[in-house]
Amino acid sequence: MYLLIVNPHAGNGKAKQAFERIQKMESFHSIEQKTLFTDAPGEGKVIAANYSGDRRIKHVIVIGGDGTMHEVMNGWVNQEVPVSFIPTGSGNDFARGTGQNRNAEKQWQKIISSPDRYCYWNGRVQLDNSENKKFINSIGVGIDAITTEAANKSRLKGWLNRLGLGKLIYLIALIRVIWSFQPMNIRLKYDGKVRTLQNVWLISAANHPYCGGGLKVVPHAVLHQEYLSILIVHQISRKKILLLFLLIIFGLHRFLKEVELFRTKELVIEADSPVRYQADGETGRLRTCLITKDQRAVHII
Ligand SMILES: Nc1ncnc2c1ncn2[C@@H]1O[C@H](COP(=O)(O)OP(=O)(O)OP(=O)(O)O)[C@@H](O)[C@H]1O
Repeated sequence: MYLLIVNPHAGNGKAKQAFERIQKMESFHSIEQKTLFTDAPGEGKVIAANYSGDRRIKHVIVIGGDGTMHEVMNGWVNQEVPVSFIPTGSGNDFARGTGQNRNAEKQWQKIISSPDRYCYWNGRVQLDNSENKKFINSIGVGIDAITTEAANKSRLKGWLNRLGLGKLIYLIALIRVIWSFQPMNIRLKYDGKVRTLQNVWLISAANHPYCGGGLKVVPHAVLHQEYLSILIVHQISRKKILLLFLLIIFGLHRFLKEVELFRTKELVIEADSPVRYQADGETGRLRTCLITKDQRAVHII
């Protein structure tokens, strides 16, 4: 049996519309399925956790945005069962990063008819409160987390989403927070090295290059079982950070001397005081964390 988890709210209603179109397809009626709708933030994880032990389920299909996929990946524990995705959110970075079809009907058809399965290795972060989370796209510490938090709280977000200008909210939020952001002092441990960095604006660890709705923020990132791709921005002036975000649009930020790119199997971040992070857009605070790849692959189509 297929378990369909649909976030009707994702993509400002796009997910709901896509599900309604899929429901009208002949192939929808040819399979055994159970469809559940998330009715609040966090529900995707709860549903996935509740159904993980159900042996009748042979395949999970998520219809929603990256936030919904993030929640389901964090709730679903049965690694034998594929977790497929019909990207109908506003950003759809996971679909870009994994090369999935962004046409809902085509993606549906592929999922239910193709025998192919691909392995995907999520990232994993262990926080200082011993909470353990998976991330499908990336985790960021610093200015991107503060921007995400400000964008999520903004009342403008709903308005802009309704006008189809949802991505603008991140630019507006960035311009708002950039003047008050306090760069961080961070200790990094990786590959047997310990580095103390001052004036750090951003540390991002990614499974693939895309973030923020199609921007190649971590341009050197590759899908890999063991390696995370890391981007660090430090020792940069407040004015130049605006230039950096402009250059990200064209993929040219990698040439700034304040941008460091490397790959590693695990990264420890230690901050002097609690700092904000975002994992696939879900925000929180941490003082220390260990970031790795999840060694158990998830099968996707
Ligand atoms: N019924 C609901 N009402 C309101 N929010 C919901 C509901 N169901 C889930 N959510 C929340 O909606 C949020 C946004 O969903 P999601 O990230 O999937 O879509 P999106 O933001 O449009 O897409 P993307 O992340 O790709 O930009 C998630 O954080 C999820 O917790």
